[in-house]
Amino acid sequence: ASAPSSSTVENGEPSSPVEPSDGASVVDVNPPRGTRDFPPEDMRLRTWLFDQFREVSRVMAFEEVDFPVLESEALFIRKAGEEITQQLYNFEDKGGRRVVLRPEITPSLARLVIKQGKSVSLPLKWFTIGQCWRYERMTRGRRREHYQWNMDIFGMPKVRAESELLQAIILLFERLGITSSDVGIRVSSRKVLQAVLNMYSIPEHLFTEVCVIVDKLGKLTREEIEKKLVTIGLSSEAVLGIIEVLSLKSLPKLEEVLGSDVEAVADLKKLFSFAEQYGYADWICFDASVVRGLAYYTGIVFEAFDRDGKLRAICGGGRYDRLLSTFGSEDIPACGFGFGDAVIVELLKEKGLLPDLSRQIDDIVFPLDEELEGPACSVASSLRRQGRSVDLVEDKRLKWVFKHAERINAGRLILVGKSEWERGMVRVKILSTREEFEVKAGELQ
Ligand SMILES: OCc1cccc(Br)n1
Repeated sequence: ASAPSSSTVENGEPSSPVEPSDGASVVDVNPPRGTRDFPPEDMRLRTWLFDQFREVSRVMAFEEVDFPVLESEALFIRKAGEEITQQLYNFEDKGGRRVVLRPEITPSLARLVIKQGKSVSLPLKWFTIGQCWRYERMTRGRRREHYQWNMDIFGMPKVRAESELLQAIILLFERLGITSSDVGIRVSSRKVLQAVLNMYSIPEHLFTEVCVIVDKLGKLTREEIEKKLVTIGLSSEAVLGIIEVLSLKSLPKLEEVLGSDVEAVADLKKLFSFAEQYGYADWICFDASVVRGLAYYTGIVFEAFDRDGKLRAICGGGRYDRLLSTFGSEDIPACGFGFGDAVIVELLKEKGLLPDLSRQIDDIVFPLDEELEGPACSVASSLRRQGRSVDLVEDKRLKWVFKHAERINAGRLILVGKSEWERGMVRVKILSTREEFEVKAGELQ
């Protein structure tokens, strides 16, 4: 049975196995629920997108790193009630080890930085593109895997790393033809929330939980958020104070409420002044409601959004200065973002910015009859060794070959015929101009 391209049928109901006449059963041809195949056309788009990620990483002078998709579960056990840790794709392997398909990449980056120890010189600028997993109850019919481009900087003080990472995100959008009229980046700092909690003398140990709850603003109703905050012990006065400050979208207003000597205000003012120098100020805006949902962020946080408000966050990240000590190591200040492969493609479709990525082949080599298959192989081999992409076609009618050439956008058709070959020649047809001529087989380029 030929399955539809499952990357478009994202969560198709797995078809029941077909029962052929001889009684053997055919496997379900769909990939596991919540996962995607990448047939050639989808793979060309993914490769193109990842090439843009890599090109931005190159101009930002980042080094590529990679990790196993399989990680120890211990790396992701956090008590803050984050969605990402409640949906771990976790299991016990045959050695009785508790492992996961990683839900994010930052903890692996931190693990490698710790493992490399003193052998790495700071600052470190690392990037990777990797698949991440979550075990989502399929009731919501969402994907269980996606690919994420991660850019992280270790050992660079605030807000320099943040402003570098924002430039990377904006360079990526510009490469894709997306403008600051299409997309904005909301920027805030968790230190805003910390200052508010201090104003209400809320104990430090509640900070992370409050962040995870408040990150659900927009997904849960205001009442649900307030109820959750009261449940963990905040007074209704504190809850109102938090909601009020988090609705601020003006830095001067924030300064009025928190005062100028608060670290959050100083950090944000510095970041916005750097943004002017980088030339991307029109892309970013202060929005105190941005807290992001990961427990380990400690400072500036940011997320890119489509200004039409139709899509989920395109990417997001922030500063995490105390992640390494949660793994028992000395802390190194760090900052990073994750950029998924799904929402950005939805945005490109919305904006009519999907590139034309049809297949491109340089040459088709075709023997005009069976006894010339050998010479056709040598012609194809010589062209391939010169770096040309060659589709060696045999056992087809010429009419099919011309149709095939059109389908794969071949540049030339090289016909190996008996009479020409006896004179050491082959016939070349330029498919765009229909021009046709003979060339010495040994001089074909
Ligand atoms: O960003 C949340 C997330 C993590 C793993 C897999 C998928 Br799909 N989504």
